[in-house]
This record gives sequence, structure tokens and C-alpha cells, in this order.
Amino acid sequence: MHRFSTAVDLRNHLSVARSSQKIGFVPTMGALHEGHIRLIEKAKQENDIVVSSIFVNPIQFNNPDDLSRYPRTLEEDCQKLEAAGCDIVFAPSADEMYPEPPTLRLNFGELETIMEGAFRPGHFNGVGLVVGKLFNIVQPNRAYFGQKDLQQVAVVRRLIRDLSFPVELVRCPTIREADGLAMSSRNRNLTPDQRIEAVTLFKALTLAQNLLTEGQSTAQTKEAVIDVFSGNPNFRLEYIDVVNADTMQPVEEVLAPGQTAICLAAHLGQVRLIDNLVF
Ligand SMILES: Nc1ncnc2c1ncn2[C@@H]1O[C@H](COP(=O)(O)OP(=O)(O)OP(=O)(O)O)[C@@H](O)[C@H]1O
Ligand SMILES: CC(C)(CO)[C@@H](O)C(=O)[O-]
Ligand code: BAL
Repeated sequence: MHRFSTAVDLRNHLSVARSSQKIGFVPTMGALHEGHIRLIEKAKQENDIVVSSIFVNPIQFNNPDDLSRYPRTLEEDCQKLEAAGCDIVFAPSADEMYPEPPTLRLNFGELETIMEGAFRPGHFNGVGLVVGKLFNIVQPNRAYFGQKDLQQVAVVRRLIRDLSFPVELVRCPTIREADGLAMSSRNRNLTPDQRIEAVTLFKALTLAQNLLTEGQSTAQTKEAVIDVFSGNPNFRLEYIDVVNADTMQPVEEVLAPGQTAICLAAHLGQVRLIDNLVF
């Protein structure tokens, strides 16, 4: 596996391959788990060359404590990427990505006003800028993103459309632990007791999906989820929303199969977790 830390070296390396080979790209913030590895494996199946980036993007963190606590395990990550068949890892420094603080601001319209957009001000500006820069550096044919960050998928879809990136966006299923907890790098920050309790997010989503498919209203369903979390003082539910799985706009009733998403975010101690189900 090749490893690069500067954009110019990576670009030079890829410039020859690009003319005849398809490049699949998996952007990450490291602390890799099976969810990331499945993205690499899918990219490997569908492309000639797989590039993954590891960069904890400071400008997408709205909470400085969240940034300082974010797990960093670069050497272990590179071993996992190599074992999964990744061809190239790009692990730049913050200075490499941002020689100067960026002044460009991206606004994703209605996506900014709900869920992650509303509760993490500036987050999608930071995601959009770094994904745009990474697309320019790697120039992939396809880019792989996890459903776990469903609103991020909608943001990247807009970025691709609004800036005409010639990139195919591939949304990949959420990979879960045996008890149903969505794999996430931040799970590493849970205490053993919190880890056991964290499955409440998946249970609440499953309950919500059952209620909606039985014909309960979105309002009744959201109340039922709020009740689950208000019964447990260790959690602080941030939002529960029923939305269109592509546009992220709230819906009042269940849409065609695969079009409805239930999304939530909750704090468990100092750890903020998100999850969703699409059905
Ligand atoms: N459980 C998962 N299943 C599928 N894809 C995932 C999963 N977890 C993360 N991903 C995807 O991996 C890519 C990189 O995500 P990232 O490095 O932020 O990991 P993460 O586990 O989402 O970390 P965190 O949620 O703590 O930020 C994103 O496209 C993300 O959606
Ligand atoms: C897409 C991403 C790598 C941009 O920093 C990040 O938001 C993530 O890991 O999901
Ligand atoms: N996994 C999405 C990136 C973030 O939480 O900042």
C-alpha cells in the first residue's frame, strides 16, 4: 500500500493511472472499524484503485471537546486498510489541507436547518469544504459514504450537483454490532456501562419503524421515542425526525419503500451518537 501526506505527491502518483483505471475513494476520519472496512471492500469490488483518506477535519467540529477527544489511531488504521486491500492512503496534516484558514463558506440551504445541520452549526460547511478539496485532490470516479451519516450523504449529493464534480456517489448500508448498535469511531469513547446502554438508540429506532408501519402518526411515533429516552437519565435526546431519505425534509406519513428515514441523535454522557433507519 502506498502512503502519501502531500496532495502534490498523491496527484502525481494518480495522474498516470487515471487515464485507464477507475478510482474509488473512501474518505474517513480514521479510528477505523468494520463499517469503514466494508466501504473499502465495496470500493475494491467496483474500481481498479482504492484510495482512502484519513483526516480529522478540524473545521467540521462545532465542539472543541469533541475534536480533542476524537480517537486517533493512524498506524493501526493503515494496517487495517492494507489488510482490506486499499491501494493508497492519504493522511495529510492540517497544514497540508489548510495552509491558511479557508474563507469560502458553503451553505446547503434547507439541509442546514434540520437535524445535524441545526444542532451542529457550521458542521456541513466544514464537511463540504473538506470533501470538495479531497475530490479535487483524488479526482475519484466513485466515492463511498455510509448510510449511518445519512444527512451527510444528502450534503455530498448537493455538493456534487452544485459544483459539477464528475463523481458517482455510492451510499453503503450501516454496519452494526451484534446487539444492533451502529458502529462508530466515537463508540470507543463509551464506558463499558454506556456501551451496553448505547443499544437504546437502535431499539428506539426499531420501535419507531414498527409504530409507523402499523399506521401510527409521525407525531405519536416521535412521542414514543421521546418517552424511551426521558425514562433514562443517562441519555439526552437531541432530535428524532421522520424525513424523506433523499431530501431529509420532514414527512408526515410513510413514503414508498426505501424512501422514509427515521433519524435521531442522543448524548450518552459526553458522547454524542447518531443513527437512522431507512425503510
Ligand atoms: N457503521 C457504519 N456503517 C457504514 N458506514 C459507516 C459506519 N460508520 C461510519 N461509516 C462511514 O464511514 C465514513 C467515514 O466516517 P467516520 O470516519 O466519521 O467514522 P464514524 O464511525 O462515522 O465516526 P464518528 O461517527 O464517530 O464520526 C463515512 O462515510 C461514514 O458514514
Ligand atoms: C466525510 C468525512 C471524512 C469528511 O471529513 C467525515 O465527515 C466522515 O468521516 O464522515
Ligand atoms: N461521521 C461524521 C463526521 C462527524 O461526526 O464529524
